[in-house]
Amino acid sequence: MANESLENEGDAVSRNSRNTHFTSSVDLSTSLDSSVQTRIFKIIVIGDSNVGKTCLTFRFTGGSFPEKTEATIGVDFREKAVEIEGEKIKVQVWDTAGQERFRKSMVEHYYRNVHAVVFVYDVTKMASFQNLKTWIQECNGHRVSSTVPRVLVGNKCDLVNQIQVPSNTALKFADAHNMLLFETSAKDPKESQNVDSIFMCLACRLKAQKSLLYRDVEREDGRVRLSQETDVNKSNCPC
Ligand SMILES: Nc1nc2c(ncn2[C@@H]2O[C@H](COP(=O)(O)OP(=O)(O)OP(=O)(O)O)[C@@H](O)[C@H]2O)c(=O)[nH]1
Repeated sequence: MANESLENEGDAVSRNSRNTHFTSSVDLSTSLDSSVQTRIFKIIVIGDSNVGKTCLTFRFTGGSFPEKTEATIGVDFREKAVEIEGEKIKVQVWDTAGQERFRKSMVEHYYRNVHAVVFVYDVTKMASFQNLKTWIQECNGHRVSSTVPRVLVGNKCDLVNQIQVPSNTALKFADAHNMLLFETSAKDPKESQNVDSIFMCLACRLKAQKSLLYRDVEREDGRVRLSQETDVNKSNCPC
């Protein structure tokens, strides 16, 4: 895992998250091909334990809902190769632990050189929504620039009879924090495209930003070294 000091330039987000269409392909390989210049976007997923962070990242990277999950310890990485406007990009999703005891020593790593942040709450657990303030504080406390794109995800919408967090309450919160809101379900296969949209929307936004072209990938003493070149792309992303 390579972490280099790259700064993002983000801009304000707007609400237009649904009905977006992207082409993508699954690629779980984590190797880097030194002959190919590939941009890598690091996206972290944070929120209370049990809100469904692991399931959402599985749905996006593997296209399925895991039968059984266990509490994440530290961090899990998943990757998906996607194509946006003809450019191949690696979306690297960091699925972080929600339980304090499993995340303590890793927190610095989560936030280091992050390109975008996904905050998740469980629509059937008001406490997980109320705790978002704490997650945002933690994120801000780790010097994550306010220009780094952030989105809010209300998960478990399939549990329609148990919903505790009304959409308009979540929408107000998202607006107040300049985030897009996605309400979805990692479990419901019909929501699969909406889950993809969360990450693809961020990838589109990041593609439109500069300073993220990784090149000259070299392996030195078993470690991957990355350098950076400025690139300004215009994206047609509807977000
Ligand atoms: N009904 C329903 N259950 C879900 C959904 N997403 C996740 N779950 C369930 O919620 C539980 C927790 O899911 P995880 O993805 O492991 O939660 P997490 O946020 O990664 O938890 P930590 O690793 O402890 O931080 C599991 O039993 C999942 O099956 C969903 O969209 N709908």
